[in-house]
Amino acid sequence: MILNQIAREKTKELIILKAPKRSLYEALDKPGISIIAEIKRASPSAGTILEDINIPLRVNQYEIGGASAISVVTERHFFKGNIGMLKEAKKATPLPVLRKDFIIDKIQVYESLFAGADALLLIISLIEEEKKLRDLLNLAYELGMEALVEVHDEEELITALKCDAKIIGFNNRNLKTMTVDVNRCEHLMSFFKKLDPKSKRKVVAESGMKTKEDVKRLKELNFDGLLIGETLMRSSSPDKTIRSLLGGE
Ligand SMILES: O=P(O)(O)OC[C@@H](O)[C@@H](O)c1c[nH]c2ccccc12
Repeated sequence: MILNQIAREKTKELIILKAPKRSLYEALDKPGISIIAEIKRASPSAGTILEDINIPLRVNQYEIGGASAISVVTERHFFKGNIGMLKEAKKATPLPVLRKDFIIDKIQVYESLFAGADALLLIISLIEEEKKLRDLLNLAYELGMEALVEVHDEEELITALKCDAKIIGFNNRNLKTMTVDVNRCEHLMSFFKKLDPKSKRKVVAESGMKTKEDVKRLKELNFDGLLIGETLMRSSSPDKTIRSLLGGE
């Protein structure tokens, strides 16, 4: 009977929704550098990258290659994403799933939870007010999720530390100009080490990483994780690409 089938499907969805969250922090806590592999259809700087994606297959390839977590860009108008992509990714993997969008309101935090996100992105240059960042961060924690707090300059980094962000992303891309400066991460890391020398926080480098030399350099700077999108989306064998970025063949 169709109603029985519907009920079975619903039960599966609810199990995922109500299950304890998978920890991005823990995924970044293991020895060596962790890769957060991203699913991104398009971006304002790159245009369309890959429109037709088999999400379960790609997530699987990311996993086989050795990714520690999955990021899904769900923004609709500029990145051609949608929240359904996140649900699909979550069903296809045991890894933590990060929702990458432009979150400015509490309702989007609930929306992320309902889609199955384990963590969400909070961009300081977008949120601007410290109190608002705190509120969004606290709501995510209350609901059992984690947050990757994205900064791109010293001032934003200070705000992230004041709000006690546990996972901080240094974005090489300036979202106001869309330009990438791969030295930004390096620069912010040296500032961070002075501000918080015995840090338990996890630090992730974001954007513009292409080669294993890039990965090696960031590993030497003590980054816990790297968020890589375009390079993996343009690869027809992302599993091999991840493996080679991590230094294997
Ligand atoms: O595709 P790249 O250059 O590897 O970058 C990935 C990720 O850092 C980038 O997609 C990103 C960083 N911050 C964002 C905020 C919203 C959307 C996307 C992003």
